[in-house]
Amino acid sequence: MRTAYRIETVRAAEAALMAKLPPGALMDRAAAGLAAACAGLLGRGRVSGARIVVLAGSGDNGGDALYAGVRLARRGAGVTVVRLGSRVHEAGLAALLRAGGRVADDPYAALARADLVLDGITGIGGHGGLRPEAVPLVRAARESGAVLVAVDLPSGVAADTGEVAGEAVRADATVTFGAYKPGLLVDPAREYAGAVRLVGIGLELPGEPDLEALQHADVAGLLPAPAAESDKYGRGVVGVVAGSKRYPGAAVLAVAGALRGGAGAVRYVGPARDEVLARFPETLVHEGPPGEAGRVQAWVIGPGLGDTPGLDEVLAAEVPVLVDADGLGLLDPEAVRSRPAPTVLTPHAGEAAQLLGTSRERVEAGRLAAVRELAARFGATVLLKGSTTLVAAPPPGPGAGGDGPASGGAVRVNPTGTPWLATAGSGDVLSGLTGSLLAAGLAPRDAASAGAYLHGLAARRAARGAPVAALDVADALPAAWRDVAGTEPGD
Ligand SMILES: NC(=O)C1=CN([C@@H]2O[C@H](COP(=O)(O)OP(=O)(O)OC[C@H]3O[C@@H](n4cnc5c(N)ncnc54)[C@H](OP(=O)(O)O)[C@@H]3O)[C@@H](O)[C@H]2O)[C@@H](O)CC1
Ligand SMILES: Nc1ncnc2c1ncn2[C@@H]1O[C@H](COP(=O)(O)OP(=O)(O)O)[C@@H](O)[C@H]1O
Ligand SMILES: [K+]
Repeated sequence: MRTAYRIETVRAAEAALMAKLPPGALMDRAAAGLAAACAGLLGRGRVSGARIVVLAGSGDNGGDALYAGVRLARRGAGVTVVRLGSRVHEAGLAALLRAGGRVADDPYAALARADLVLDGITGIGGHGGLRPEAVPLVRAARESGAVLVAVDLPSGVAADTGEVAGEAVRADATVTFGAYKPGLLVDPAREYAGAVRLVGIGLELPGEPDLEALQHADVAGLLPAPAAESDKYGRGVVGVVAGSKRYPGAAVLAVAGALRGGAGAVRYVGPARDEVLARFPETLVHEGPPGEAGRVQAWVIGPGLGDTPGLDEVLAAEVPVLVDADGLGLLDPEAVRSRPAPTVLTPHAGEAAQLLGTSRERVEAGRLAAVRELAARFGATVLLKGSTTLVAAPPPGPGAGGDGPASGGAVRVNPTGTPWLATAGSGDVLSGLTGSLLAAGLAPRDAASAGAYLHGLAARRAARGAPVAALDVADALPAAWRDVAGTEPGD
């Protein structure tokens, strides 16, 4: 599990640790890790003679960069400092000058020649985007061809939210200290961070992070596996209400996802029965209303549905329900909040914007805030699709909607996504897959995050650097599952 903590928590852990250590010890640890990472980026034997520019802001972020500069200068690098801001970390600057570094006479000339630039303008103490005086320098650093390394965070991005207001550093790599910050894992800020490396400095952090990203082992622990005595009903039946005369394909894709999600059977309800059976003869089909379809352990409703009725009936069921796509447009928050069983909503940014009464751009710019707000408003687990898919559980409240601890628990960010997934119908596969995991008995937050994880991995496997269609993603799900679960085709 990769975890991220917001500034307030990092600062509290830092204060507790600093009280036990001699002054400067933490900055020293940070600078040592940063210098080692820079040496690695420069390449073996390339530190001596390397031209390094330190962009030093007025706080401790600049201090870290200056002390890393000291270590690199001692190894023979030529280190030049460009001061930004009203102050500079005086002790760090003095140490660098003693180690042979110097202050740039012509910052632009220094940047043009640089092999590596350290962005020590702001870290967790920064507010808003880059200040105007920093913008041309950061652009010159970007255009110089030097490796641009952000110290703790790319300056100009918001650590807690991943928002980017105005200009920010676009780094090749970020070396962050003590803990990942949410902004390093959530877009748009994540895009600015490049490859992120965590340097441990000994912080003791609370058990519950603000954000977490599952990894293979975590997902492997969640996936259902049939026992020797399992039967299809024991493994769970997922009901899929999807498709319409106009969009029969959405039903086929949702069923394709559901068949690969671990439930023992998939029941399809809707007008695309022929299309579904033609492709997946193993599907149980039903043409009447969902309430008469027979027992299911979870429902998926929405993909390609148009205004086909059925939502009220499905929401009244005492089993988990996943609502996607067209189903979301018809949702009443109170009807969801008062459900007797959990609900999972899977909007993309446009649908989330409609549900929140805001614009798509605002949702994209503030994804963490949007997913938390939706989970609280609907008392539902919300999977916000997009370039860094997020899953938030609802805060505890009346009804059975919540499965997370107080405040809904950590938001999960999916690390496996790929832009190749931005193809029509791939969301339908995800909703079927996640619904199937719900039917197999996973808790809503686990079903949604394991679903997103497998879906992203399947897309990567299917794409391997070339365009994919949604059915390719569904077809690659078993291979993704094997990857994660560590099982072999013969198992
Ligand atoms: N936490 C930890 O465990 C450890 C933390 N460590 C390090 O400390 C860093 C935090 O240091 P910090 O608190 O001094 O804040 P920091 O990010 O340097 O910014 C401060 C100053 O920047 C300015 N400023 C603000 N906005 C700005 C803008 N948009 N554009 C330009 N300037 C702007 C503003 O000053 P002003 O110019 O307004 O006077 C503000 O006071 C942290 O990220 C990590 O690197 C490690 O050493 C070890 C362990
Ligand atoms: N830029 C991106 N990077 C990674 N994943 C993306 C990106 N854009 C879209 N996706 C993923 O692609 C899928 C698209 O789903 P959706 O928008 O519902 O499409 P559709 O309705 O056509 O099925 C989602 O899983 C989403 O997370
Ligand atoms: K920085």
